[in-house]
Amino acid sequence: MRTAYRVETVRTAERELMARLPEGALMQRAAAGLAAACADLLGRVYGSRVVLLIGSGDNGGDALYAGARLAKRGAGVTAVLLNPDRTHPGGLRALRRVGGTVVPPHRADHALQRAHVVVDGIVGIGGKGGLRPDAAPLAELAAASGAAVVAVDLPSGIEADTGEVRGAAVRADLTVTFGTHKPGLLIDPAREYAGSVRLVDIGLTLPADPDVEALQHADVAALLPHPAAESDKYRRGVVGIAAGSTRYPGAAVLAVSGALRGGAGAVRYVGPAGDAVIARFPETLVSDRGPKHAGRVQAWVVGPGAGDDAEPVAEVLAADVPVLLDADGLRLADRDAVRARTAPTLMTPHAGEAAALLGTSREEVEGARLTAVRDLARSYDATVLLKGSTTLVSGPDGGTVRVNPTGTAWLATAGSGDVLSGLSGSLLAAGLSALDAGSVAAYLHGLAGRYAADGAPAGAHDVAEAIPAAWRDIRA
Ligand SMILES: NC(=O)C1=CN([C@@H]2O[C@H](COP(=O)(O)OP(=O)(O)OC[C@H]3O[C@@H](n4cnc5c(N)ncnc54)[C@H](O)[C@@H]3O)[C@@H](O)[C@H]2O)[C@@H](O)CC1
Ligand SMILES: [K+]
Repeated sequence: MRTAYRVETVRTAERELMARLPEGALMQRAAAGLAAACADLLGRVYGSRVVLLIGSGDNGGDALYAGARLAKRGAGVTAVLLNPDRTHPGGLRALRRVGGTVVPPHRADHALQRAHVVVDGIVGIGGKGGLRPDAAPLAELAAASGAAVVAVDLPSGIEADTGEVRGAAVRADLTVTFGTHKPGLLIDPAREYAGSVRLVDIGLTLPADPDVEALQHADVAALLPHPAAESDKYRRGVVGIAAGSTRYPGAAVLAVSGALRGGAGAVRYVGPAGDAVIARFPETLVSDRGPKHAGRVQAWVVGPGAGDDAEPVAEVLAADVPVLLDADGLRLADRDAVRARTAPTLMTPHAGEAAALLGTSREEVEGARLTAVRDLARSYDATVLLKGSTTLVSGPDGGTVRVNPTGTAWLATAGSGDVLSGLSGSLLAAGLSALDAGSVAAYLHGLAGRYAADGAPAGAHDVAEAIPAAWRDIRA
């Protein structure tokens, strides 16, 4: 599991640790890790040129001490001081002692153009809002320089706790972060500014529940349903799919295609697209009567391509089994009916659908994904999976939010969400909690999307067909 903690928690853990260590020890650990990462990037330190962008806090201190370590190994190191009077004094002394030079911001351009590596120590977890006007031009010069940009702790200008980017920010190729990931390093749009992320252990003791976590292969492997010897289809779970319409029969087919690969023992389809479903997947149990009249079902998926009929949505919400609401199902679901449910509800909107439910704009949701997913989960007292560049899954209780690490831009293709809804519903029927079902489905779906695309465009049905390969790889 990859975990991330918000700034307040990091600060508390740092204070506790600092009280037990000699002064400055923590910063030396950070600087040593940072210098090692820069050295790896440079390949050969001796004779290389490094430029440090230095703000007025400890983030700048880390960069200065790391710069001193590189200078000791023969790098030419130049520090650009944004605020010479408020620069970390110990760090500056250390750099000067080993021959590092210092320039003001208006003379940074020349040094930056010749740099191999630029180290962004403008601001770390002490920052708020985008870069200030004096710092923003340095970020632009760093980007234009062609040098590799290494961010200290996080790219300056991003919001560490939320992943929002509210103004100018540094774009890094590598971020060297200390003690723990910060939520912003895992969530778009900020994640894109971080480049690849290297975590340096500085010995922090952190609480058991992170703010954000990302499942890894081993976590998903442990959660995947596994049929026991005595399993029959009911024990493995029957998933009901109420989706598709005469206008959109394909949505039903795709939702069923996802459900068949999600571990449920059987897939029951109800709705007007039964012929299309049976033609493609003869193993489906099909009925054209409403969900109320369907046989035994352990979880329902309602909504993909379903049109304007609110009746199946209301029927499904009245059932005492887990329910997944997607697409039209989200629009047609009565919020009070969702809130009144005792069995789990999983909602799977994309940003546009989430915006409509929250009464805000798509841009606002995309810019503040963590806030949006938490708000929606709280408002519906349900688990919410917010699809998109970084898919997030939040329970209703404000606990740890899962971020999916396997997403790919190739998944932004018509019908891909229908496959995800069927897959998630199947995992719900197999007995996973809403949080696990959503995050395991997103993980498998993302991996399947990568396999299906393999560098070229792929359709949603290709993604569904690649799910078994993703499943096998995770299990391997
Ligand atoms: N506290 C600790 O024990 C450790 C802290 N470390 C480093 O210290 C950092 C935190 O240091 P600080 O608390 O001094 O804070 P920062 O260095 O992150 O930032 C504070 C300074 O940045 C300025 N600033 C704030 N917002 C800004 C903006 N939008 N644009 C430009 N400047 C802005 C402020 O005026 C302030 O002087 C961490 O990110 C990490 O790099 C590491 O050395 C590890 C140990
Ligand atoms: K930084």
